[in-house]
Order: sequence, then structure tokens, then C-alpha cells
Amino acid sequence: MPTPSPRPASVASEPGSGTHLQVLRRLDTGLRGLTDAEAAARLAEAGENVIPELRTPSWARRSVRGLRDPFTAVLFCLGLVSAAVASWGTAAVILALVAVSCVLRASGEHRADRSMAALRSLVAGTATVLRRGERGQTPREIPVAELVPGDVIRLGPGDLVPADVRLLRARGLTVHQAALTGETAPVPKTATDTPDLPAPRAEGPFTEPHLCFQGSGVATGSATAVVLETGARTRLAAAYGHPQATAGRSRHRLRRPAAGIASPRTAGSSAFDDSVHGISWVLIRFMLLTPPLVLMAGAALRGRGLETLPFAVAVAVGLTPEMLPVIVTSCLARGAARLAREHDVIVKRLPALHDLGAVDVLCVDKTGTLTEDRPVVVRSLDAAGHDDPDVLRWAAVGAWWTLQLAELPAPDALDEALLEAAGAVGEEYDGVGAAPFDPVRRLATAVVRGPGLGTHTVIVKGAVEDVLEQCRPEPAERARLLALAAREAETGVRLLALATAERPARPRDHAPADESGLTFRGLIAFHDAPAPTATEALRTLAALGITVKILTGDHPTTAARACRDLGVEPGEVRTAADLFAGAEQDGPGAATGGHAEVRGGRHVQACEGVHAEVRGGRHVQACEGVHAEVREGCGVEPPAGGHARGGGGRGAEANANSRAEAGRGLGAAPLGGTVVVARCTPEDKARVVARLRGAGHTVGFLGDGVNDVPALRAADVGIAPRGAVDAARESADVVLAAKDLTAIGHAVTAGRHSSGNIASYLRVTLSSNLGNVLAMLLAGLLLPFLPMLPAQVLVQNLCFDAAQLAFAYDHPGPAALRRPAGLRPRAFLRFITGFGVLNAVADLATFGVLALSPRGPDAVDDQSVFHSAWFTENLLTQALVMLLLRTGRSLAEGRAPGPLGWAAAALATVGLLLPPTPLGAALGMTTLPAAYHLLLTVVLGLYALALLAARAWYERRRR
Ligand SMILES: Nc1ncnc2c1ncn2[C@@H]1O[C@H](COP(=O)(O)OP(=O)(O)OP(=O)(O)O)[C@@H](O)[C@H]1O
Repeated sequence: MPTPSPRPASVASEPGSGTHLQVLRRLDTGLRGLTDAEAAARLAEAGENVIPELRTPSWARRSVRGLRDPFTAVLFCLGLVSAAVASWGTAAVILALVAVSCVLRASGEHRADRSMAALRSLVAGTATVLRRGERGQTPREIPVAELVPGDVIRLGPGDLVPADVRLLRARGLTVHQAALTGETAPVPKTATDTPDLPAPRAEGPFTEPHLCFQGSGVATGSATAVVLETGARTRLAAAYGHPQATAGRSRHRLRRPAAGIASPRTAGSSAFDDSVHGISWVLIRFMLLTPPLVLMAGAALRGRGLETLPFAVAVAVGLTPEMLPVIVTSCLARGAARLAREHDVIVKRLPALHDLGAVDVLCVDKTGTLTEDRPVVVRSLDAAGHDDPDVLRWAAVGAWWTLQLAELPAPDALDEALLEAAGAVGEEYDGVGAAPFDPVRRLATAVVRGPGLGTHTVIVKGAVEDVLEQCRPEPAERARLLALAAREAETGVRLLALATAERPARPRDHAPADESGLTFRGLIAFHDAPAPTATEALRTLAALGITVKILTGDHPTTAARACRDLGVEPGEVRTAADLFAGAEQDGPGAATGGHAEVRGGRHVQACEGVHAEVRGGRHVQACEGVHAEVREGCGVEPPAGGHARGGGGRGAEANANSRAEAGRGLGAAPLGGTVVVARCTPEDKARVVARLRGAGHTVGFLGDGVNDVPALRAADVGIAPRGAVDAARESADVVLAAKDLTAIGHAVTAGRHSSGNIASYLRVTLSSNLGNVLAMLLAGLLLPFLPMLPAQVLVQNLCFDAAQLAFAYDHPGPAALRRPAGLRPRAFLRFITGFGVLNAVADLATFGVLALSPRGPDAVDDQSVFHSAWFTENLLTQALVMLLLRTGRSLAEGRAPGPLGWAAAALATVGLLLPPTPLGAALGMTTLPAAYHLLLTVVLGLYALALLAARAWYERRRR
């Protein structure tokens, strides 16, 4: 007998290694879990199951993080350049700007986190734990924070894995591990008692099938597991570099989630990130080009040397919207705090608020979101369409044994309704095996043994089409049964089909073949009432200019009827299979780096060791070298390779994470006027979202179930309603904590409000800065002296920046709230170029006025008069621009004094009053002759008229 090879040290020391018994002994626990007293003692010793670092990053850390912003980083570098050439004044002002920007940003983030933390506790998760207390051993829900090593927990679809666990029993379990590995497809897990111990792999332990980790979510199936590690010792904590997590074992660096555990986005970026990045990088290129350009032009045309470097640096600083990170954080944080306070909406990722404002298509799941998901059985009928209580009884027997054998933490809504309607059933049979409902197969299976019979009964229930696939009736009979189902569905009921088969009793598990060749027994119809606020919410969304699409796993006719009941005209309802049929013909959604091939209408794909195949519209997948096929008729225990249907799966989902890749492999045809896509698998929902994003829409997804998780992650902004499963809430960017769906309308408006303010800030700052810089460059070439001293440029910049902070408190006009408000970099850059040139013209007009002023042609030679006049004019034009270029405001609305009005007034006052003061003198300025003020008034009046005319023209064109 061969001797087993010794375990690699790092694996042997893992707390989850060994047989079940060894693991339970090591943790000093048993299959029935801990007693209450043991759990309390361990909680005191191990501490709460919370990752400390996720609570509060320190102030210093937050502030330094501000330097990661590209503008702040460039400013910082310019400060260093100034210091290097001993231009201490310039360096000091720039570094002060950097410090102020970092501190303001850190304080904004801190405030936002604090208000969010309080609200997040409202939606904090719970875990189902087996504990032995005074009332015996009962599964109970406890807050995740109270879990301790040695606890035995139950996991079901939609649950988040609350700690690092070793599986003791599992049925059809697949988990999403994207937060840990970036892998978006669900990974199969099994409860092997003596797992093969692979050599340690680069990916770490995540590939090991018998372990599940905090931060992953259950996609399908159920499990019982023992907790190995909690809190700071979990692998998720290791992702945050927490020291305890790595103590005593090899350290596997995880893929670090971008914005903390709260962020569902492990790849790709949101619409907001894209826009801000697009705009930022164009500006940064300009900033970096400015100093060498100024130096070269000065040298070539005016024979100036390196002494102009501080001026060149100051001009580059003048172009920078250094307050951008501060304004963005303040606008979003204020908006999020107000939403939380007034409408119980929790924004988990601040930029999602902007994306909400930009959403022009909202995809909504039906069951549990637009309906209450409290189904009640209204009818059970046989295959001929006659009432038949036996159909209900068999379905309830299946539900009962699925619940018992799969050890689900709770029955799903349809099973619960079956059990309630059928009363006490099931105990007269013995359960043999069960596979809980899987939204990809759309089937649930239970196998039972009747009293004294030598046969087993296989009970399969699920969506009508999928149950029929297992029955294989004659085509005419199939068409008749589908027509019967469609007739029932027209009344708006949800349908579940039932099929059974007698099989010879046998000791081992049933094979996939046992699920095929079934006898169709009938249908069960459920009523599921619309959510009380759904109709109003849909009406509000339409009024906000948002197109709503309903993506559901349900029957097309049921979906259409539900839609009409909610006041939405469904038009032609399409199924996902029909929608993606073209895409499959065209070719697969190949995963990045994967190999993909189409052979005779079949899609054969191999990605990172995953082999996947589509045959006759079915997507067959086997993972990690194990070839397993999903044939007509799935196994009672779904195959280890997981599953995917209709060509969705990994390729489509990987694409879904990136806007750039969104359209690839999904077929170019947009959704057109389709309002309802029915019979969607979880991956289909994500593919629809990806297709819409690929077509240039900003897409929101509102969903509550485990079958919505891929779409929530694929959307620009994922929204989970109250009552959503943990995995959906975790994957969402926004959670509605109250039952009221109309809160979405408020959230969208808040998003537009914040985006409107950010857009106003960017327009005003950038057009004004660009104008100033252009004018300064030109004047610098025309004049024998610098048009402004570096210190004057920086002080002017500082005053303007301070005034701009008022944008965080402004109210954009109603026009800005009426339609989706995205930052579109191209349109934006066009806008600022146009208005920037206009601003430069005004500056140069001032220059002309100074040249032709009554003091004669010498006036421009008087440097301090020139500097003072230009300083005053600059601040006055900036104040004007602040008032006239606000988003969505007409002139009349713009006149209302608000924070912005006061800030503009303060800016103008500084512009007028600073030059004659001692500080002005220290900066090299002087009192302006009265006549100049008169001339300046004329220039400003003309500039205001030109601004208004240009803006009216611009808005007419946009319409
Ligand atoms: N517990 C269950 N057992 C058997 N079949 C089920 C069960 N739950 C749902 N089904 C069947 O599978 C179909 C699809 O269910 P799925 O959960 O994917 O979507 P849904 O809940 O109907 O809709 P939505 O996607 O809007 O939430 C249902 O219409 C029903 O026929």
C-alpha cells in the first residue's frame, strides 16, 4: 500500500485541514454546535466578528490618501519644483493648497463614513447558527458580529458567508468569490471529508472546494459548516493587510476590493469614475504641458530665462481644479447624508450617487421588488387543467423534504406557500435526497421513499418549460401544456410545474438520469400582490426621464400581466433565450484571455482551464479539468462543474464588469423597445445590463434576490430594496432601508442634485481657469513684463477656490433635476473650451482698455496698475461666471441669493478691495484710478451679455 505523501507544512497548519472530525476536535466543538455559555466565553476571548480596519481608517491615512488624486499629486509635484528652484513663496502657497485639499477631503470622507456607519447597522447581516441553550438546540439567527470559531452555521441561497468556514455538509453549493478573487462566476464547493491536499497554489486557498471564506456569497445550494476563523483572522482581513490574519500561516495576498468591503465592484469602473478620469487626464496633460510651453515661448519671443519658472508653475496651478476632490466628496457626502436622513436610503459607495443621477435606464427585477414576494397558492390543477389537490400535496412533500435534507436556513417563498397551503404533509415519507431550487436550472428536486414500497419517488418542481424538458412529451402534448400554462399565467398568477417518477429504491445517490423521463403531473398557481408603492415609483421614474426595463425569471405572460397591473405597457415580451439567440450564433462572450471557438453553431470555449460548451442552446460547463456535462436532465446533486445556461456564465459576466468590453460578444443588437425580458437566468440579467451599457446607457439595476447578484454587480449602480437577501445587499451600491420604493425617485433626484453641483463647479472653474491661462499666455508674450506675478496668480486662485466651496451647498435649478445628468467628458471639454475662449476675450478686452485708458499708452507699462486691474477684473469675471453658468438655472433663478450668491459677492468684494490694502501692496498691487472702474464696468457688462447669449445658444443646441 503506498504511503501517503506528507502534507505541505503550510497546508497542514491550516485550521480547516484534516477530516471533519479532526477539524471539529481541533475547534473543540461538535456537529450540534456550541453551547450558549461556550459561545459567550469564546466571544469574550476572540472578540467580535468584525474586521477592525474596515471600521475607521486613521486621519493621517485618509489625508495622505488624498495625494492619490491626480490633481493633488500634480500640484504637489509643482510645489516641489518651486521649492527646488528656491521659489519659496510659490512653493508655500502650492503646498498649503495641497494640505487644505487633503484635509478637507479627509474630513468630508470621515463625515460621510460616520453617517453611513450608523445606517449600515440597519441593514447588518445575520447568520443562522446551531447553538445548544436552555431551549434545546434550535437553528437561530444571530448578528454576524456574534459568531465565534467552533460555531456550526447553515448557509442557503443569497446568504453571505459570515466567516471563514469548513463545510461539513453541502448540497449543490456554489459561491460567488468575486470580492476575494475577482472571479465573477460562481465556484462549486463540496463537503469532502478527506479533501485531497493540493500543493499550495498561487491563488491561495480559494480554490479548495471544502472551504468557504468571509466575503463570498452563496449563489445556489445549501450547506452546514463550522466556523474556523472570525474577525481580524479571516482571509478577508488579510486582504486589508491586517496582521492577525496572517499570524502563523502562509500569507496569500488577496485581490483587494477597490473601496472596501462595501464596494461590489472588483473590476471595471463606474460611469462617474470614467467621466472624472476622462476630464482629469485631459487637464493633467495640459497642466504638464503649460510650464515648458510658457518657458519656451518666453525664451523665444522675449528672451526670458529660467527666472520665469515660478510664473510658469503658477500658470499651471491656475489651470488646476484643485478643489475637485473636495467638492466631489462634499457634494456626494451631503447628498448621501440627506438621503439617509430623509428617505432611509443608504449609499454604500459615494460615487454611486452621481451614477444614480446619470441613470437613464433602470432594469428592475419583478418578484420581491415590484411584487411583495408573499405568494399564496390559489389553484392546483392536473395536466388536463382540472383542479387536483394531489398536485399540491406532492409539491409540498417535495418542498418539505428539500427543506429537511438540504438544511436550508429558511424555505424559499414558493416552498413556504406550498407548505402553508398543504398543511402537515411529508412526514409519511422518508426523505432520500434533495437538490434545492437553482435559479439557473429553474428546478428543485426531492427523492422520497413511501411506506413499505421498494421504490423511490422523484419529485421535480420548477418553471414550466424546464419541467417539460425533463418529461419529454410528444410535441403536440408539449404545445398543449404550454398553452395551458400561458392561459393560467394570463390571470397574473405565478406558476410552478410538477413532475414525478417512480424509480427502483437504491442505497446510493440518485443519478442525473433519474430526473429525466418524468410524468408531468400539473401546475400550481400562486398570487403575488404588487408592492404597494411600486406603481407610484414606476410613474415617478418615467417622469424623471428614466426608461424602465423588467428582467425576470418568471413566465413571459405572468410578467406581462404584472407589468400592466403596475401601469406599464409591456409591448412585446421577449424571453432571454430569444433575445440572446442571435448573440450565440454570432459567437460567445469570451472571457478575457480565454480561448473561444464556434463550431457549426456550437460554442466551445476554454477559459483559464474552464471548458464550456453550448449545445442546442444549452451552455455546458465543467471546471478545473473535471468534465461534467449538463445534459437534458440535471442531476439531483448538480454536477461539480456548476452550471450555466444559454451561453451566459463566465464570459458574459466578465464582460459585464467593464464598460469597454460590455458590448463584446453579446451581439450588437440593442434591446430596442423591449420592456420585459422574461425567463432570465442570473447571468442573462447581467448580460442584458451589459448590453445596455455597451450601447452607451448608464444603467441601474434594482433587485432583491440571489438571482439578481450578477446584474447588481454588472450595472453602473446596483440598488437593493429592503428585504433583499444578504448577498444582494452586499452587491448593491445603494440600499433602500425603508419599504417605500418611491425612495428610488428621491435617490435619483439627490444624485442629479449632487451631479448638478459638481458639473456647475467644473464648468465654472475650468472655463474660467482656461480663459485666464490663455489670456495670461498671450499677454505675457505681448508685454515686456509678466502679466501677473506668481504670488498674485496663486492668491487669485486661492480666493476663487475658497468661493467655489459654495457649490457643495448650492441648489441646482429644476432643469438640472428633470433629466439624467451625466458628466460627458467630450461635451464638457467642448463647453469649457468655448466659454474659456470667451473668458480670455474678456480678459484681453481689459488689457485693451488698460492700454487705451485716459492715462495714455504708458498705462500698460505701469506694472502694478496693470497687475491690480487684471487681478480685480479676474475676480469679478469669476464671480459673474459662478452666477451665470450654474447648471439648470435661468437668469431669474440665478438671482436668488444663496450660499453661491454670497460667495460670488465675497469674491467680487475681495477683487475690488484687496489691491489698495497693505496686503495688496505686499503682493505688488496698488489703488486703481476711478476711471478704470468705470471702464471695467463696461467690459464686465458686455461680458455678462456675451455669456448669457452664448449660454442660451448652447442650451438651445443641447435640446
Ligand atoms: N422553490 C422553487 N421550487 C421550484 N420552482 C421554483 C421555485 N422558485 C421558483 N421556481 C420556478 O422558477 C421560476 C423562475 O424563478 P426565479 O426565482 O428565477 O425568478 P422569479 O422569482 O420568478 O422572478 P424574478 O427574477 O423577478 O425574481 C419561477 O417562475 C417558478 O416557476
